[in-house]
Amino acid sequence: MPSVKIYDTTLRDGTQAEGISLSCEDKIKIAQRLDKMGFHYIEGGWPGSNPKDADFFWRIRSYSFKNARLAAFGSTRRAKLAAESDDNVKALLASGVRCATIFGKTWDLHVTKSLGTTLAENLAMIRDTVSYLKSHGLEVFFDAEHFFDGYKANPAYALAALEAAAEGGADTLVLCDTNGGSLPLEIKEIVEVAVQRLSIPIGIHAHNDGELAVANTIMAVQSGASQAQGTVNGYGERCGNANLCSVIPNLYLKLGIDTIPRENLAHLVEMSHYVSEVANLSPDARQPYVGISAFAHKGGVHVSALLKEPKTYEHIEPELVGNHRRVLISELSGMSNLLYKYKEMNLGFDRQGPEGKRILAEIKELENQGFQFEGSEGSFELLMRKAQDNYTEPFSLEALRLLVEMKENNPAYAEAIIKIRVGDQVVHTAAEGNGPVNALDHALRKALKDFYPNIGSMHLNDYKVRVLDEKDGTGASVRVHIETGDGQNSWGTVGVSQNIIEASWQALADSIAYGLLKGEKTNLESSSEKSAAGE
Ligand SMILES: CC(=O)SCCNC(=O)CCNC(=O)[C@H](O)C(C)(C)COP(=O)(O)OP(=O)(O)OC[C@H]1O[C@@H](n2cnc3c(N)ncnc32)[C@H](O)[C@@H]1OP(=O)(O)O
Ligand SMILES: CC(=O)C(=O)O
Repeated sequence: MPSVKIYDTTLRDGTQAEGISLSCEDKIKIAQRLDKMGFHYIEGGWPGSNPKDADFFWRIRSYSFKNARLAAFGSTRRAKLAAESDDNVKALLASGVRCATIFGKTWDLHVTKSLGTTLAENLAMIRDTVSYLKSHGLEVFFDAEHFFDGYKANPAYALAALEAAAEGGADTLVLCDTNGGSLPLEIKEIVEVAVQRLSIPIGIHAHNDGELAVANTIMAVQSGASQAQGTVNGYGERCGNANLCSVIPNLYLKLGIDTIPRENLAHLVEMSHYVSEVANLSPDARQPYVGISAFAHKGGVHVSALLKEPKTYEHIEPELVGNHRRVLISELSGMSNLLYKYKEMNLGFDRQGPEGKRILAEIKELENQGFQFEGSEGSFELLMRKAQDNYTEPFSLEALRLLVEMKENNPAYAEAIIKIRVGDQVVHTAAEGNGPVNALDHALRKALKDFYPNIGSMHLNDYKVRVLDEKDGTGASVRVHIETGDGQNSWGTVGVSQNIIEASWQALADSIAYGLLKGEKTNLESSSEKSAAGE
């Protein structure tokens, strides 16, 4: 099987992304995770740039890596300065790594404008810096900055820059689409020229400004590149870098090209989410392969075919990359979406019977009123369960009254008084809160806590209100979405009304009812597991 080395630059180019700043501790955690994943190279940062990156290389010495080689990043020496006198080059050696990646100019425009030096001096800067680092026994990669733009402007000079790095002894020449604007066929043509011209390995480093970084990386590999640089989740300067969470499965699953150990492919989702968590960013739901929506099916036509043969609407089996199939419920659902959900919940369903048609019609009507069941799985499951003969409501509302008081220089105050029925008992209770929904939540929990002691483990994670028809001003219908959690799971519920309190009550009551139902299911499952184990 042909193979490609994966070179990760999340800790360097990834941190050049707007909104990302990793602490030294974060960088160490990510480096360990990437090593576990089997990446070949991890670029830890630019030690000549800042104390944090220098500290990272110092602290990482006490960790050992199973798979990856750590690389330090830097530039070629400054013009008219010997490599050994250049602070940035000295910092590369001081970092203690065995692999250095230096970037150098290959576009004549950059030499004259950015560096303000001569074309000949730039070639000497490249050659000297590589050979100096090689003389210290390092593996040296040359990142040929702006190589594709440079080649388009002045092919002879761009190739001369590669040759200077080769003469210095570079181990791999990495062609960079620094401005990220090249097209796949340009990449193919130019990589092929470099591969033919130079007898040392070629790599690719593509930016995503034309949204083609992954395509360009794959094209470069198909044209002879043997090292693919990129970042986890595509983080990087401006629009980002080639996303390794797409590059790796594309190489493996579409082209049969070996990268990380095959068995680690199934950890791709977990790794992607881990890195976004450490970077304090929400995972991108729509990210190919690893996003939660990557295998989420909504249209009834799709789900119908999928149930017959998953290949009809999935380009790969989701489990190959550690993802899973999801079916969404909405006004675009058909009977097949319901069938899938009933199976998922272990509920019986007669496709030909009247119940499915009635529920489907109800969902479509409720969505027309503004409900959204996608993301509100709690409300949807309750709707399905209520249609079953054996469903018993855990509680029902008999009446509720709210008082809100606002006085100058005092925080707003709210009190909820509710009458709740549980079986044949009626509980009448009151509670305060800092707002009406908070007071309602407290009153409901107070009323239910003696019947359902587990209610204390449920907490509100998020509460969102969306106005559905702005033109009606303060009289518009609103949709309330509540996200509730119990420390292990979280679930969404929804309510819609022209009255924000009523919409909030619907979402809140569903969130508690669904939490109680979930708790009941977990208890049932664990007692059946215990009895199966003979306990
Ligand atoms: C394509 C890439 O993504 S490369 C990586 C880019 N990443 C970063 O820039 C993040 C880290 N950078 C830094 O911390 C700082 O920019 C430093 C420490 C490297 C340099 O800081 P300063 O000395 O204050 O210079 P400043 O940032 O203003 O300008 C960059 C200098 O590097 C020079 N330079 C740029 N590329 C190269 C190169 N390949 N070889 C040598 N010098 C270079 C520029 O000509 C400029 O020099 P000048 O100050 O004489 O004009
Ligand atoms: C080296 C690098 O990050 C680039 O050229 O984009």
